[in-house]
Amino acid sequence: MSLVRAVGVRKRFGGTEVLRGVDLEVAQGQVVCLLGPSGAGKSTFLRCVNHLETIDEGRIWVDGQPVGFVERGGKLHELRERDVARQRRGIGMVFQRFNLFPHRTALENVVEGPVRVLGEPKREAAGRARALLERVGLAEKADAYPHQLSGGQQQRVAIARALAMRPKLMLFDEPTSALDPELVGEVLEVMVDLAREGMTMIVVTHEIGFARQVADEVVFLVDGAVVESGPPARVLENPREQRTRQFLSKVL
Ligand SMILES: Nc1ncnc2c1ncn2[C@@H]1O[C@H](COP(=O)(O)OP(=O)(O)OP(=O)(O)O)[C@@H](O)[C@H]1O
Repeated sequence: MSLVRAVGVRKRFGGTEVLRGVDLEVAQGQVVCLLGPSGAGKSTFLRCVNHLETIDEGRIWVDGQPVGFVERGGKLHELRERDVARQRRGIGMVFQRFNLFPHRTALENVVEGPVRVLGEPKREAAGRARALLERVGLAEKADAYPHQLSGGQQQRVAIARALAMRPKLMLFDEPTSALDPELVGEVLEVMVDLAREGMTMIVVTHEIGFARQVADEVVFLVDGAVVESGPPARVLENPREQRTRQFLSKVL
């Protein structure tokens, strides 16, 4: 079953159309890597899936629910803010810049969502948060503040924080682009583990090696449209489209 299905997604900013009819499908447990040149619309697409942008045309469903809408009596009604928050809860997002709360420790960053949003008892949430920090290799850093952590460690806290909300879908928007090269591997390792555990993921990345190793499908977005998609072994080794070949020749 598809966990994410996008059909004919169009998005304009002012007079410029940055998504021009994007179709995309992600099955439960699959990893899809979204590749393409700067300005292609990759972040915008992720933001549309996660309610951070509204789309002008087309539709996105996550877990059978139309994003931003509720189906009642065979008709779609726009969601109220409260219900948007509920729909978003099932989606974890990790950004290029880790976006941690600067005055809270790693543990407090991870505990915050489950306590405040999910209403979990503090003690239970703290126990789970410690386990999640351990899972991303940061058990020793629970009491450190973001400024005391490296970029790679901060990003791993951000991943733990997203996982604490028990998401059924994880969106990654260039999670390693802001990191020093020697810290990229430790974040990718956590993402590889997540993929192996069966997490459904859409990953915007320029890490072709990650896409080759982990993706079930690679989708190339150029100028707001999908130009080519398929299994990494085929698309990365033997691209059919000239625009895909051009892009790959620059990043490989
Ligand atoms: N809030 C906004 N207002 C106006 N234009 C925007 C906005 N957000 C994005 N854009 C424009 O939409 C286009 C697509 O941007 P987007 O960030 O989605 O591309 P991208 O493929 O993720 O690029 P990159 O790899 O550089 O992050 C760009 O031309 C960008 O300038």
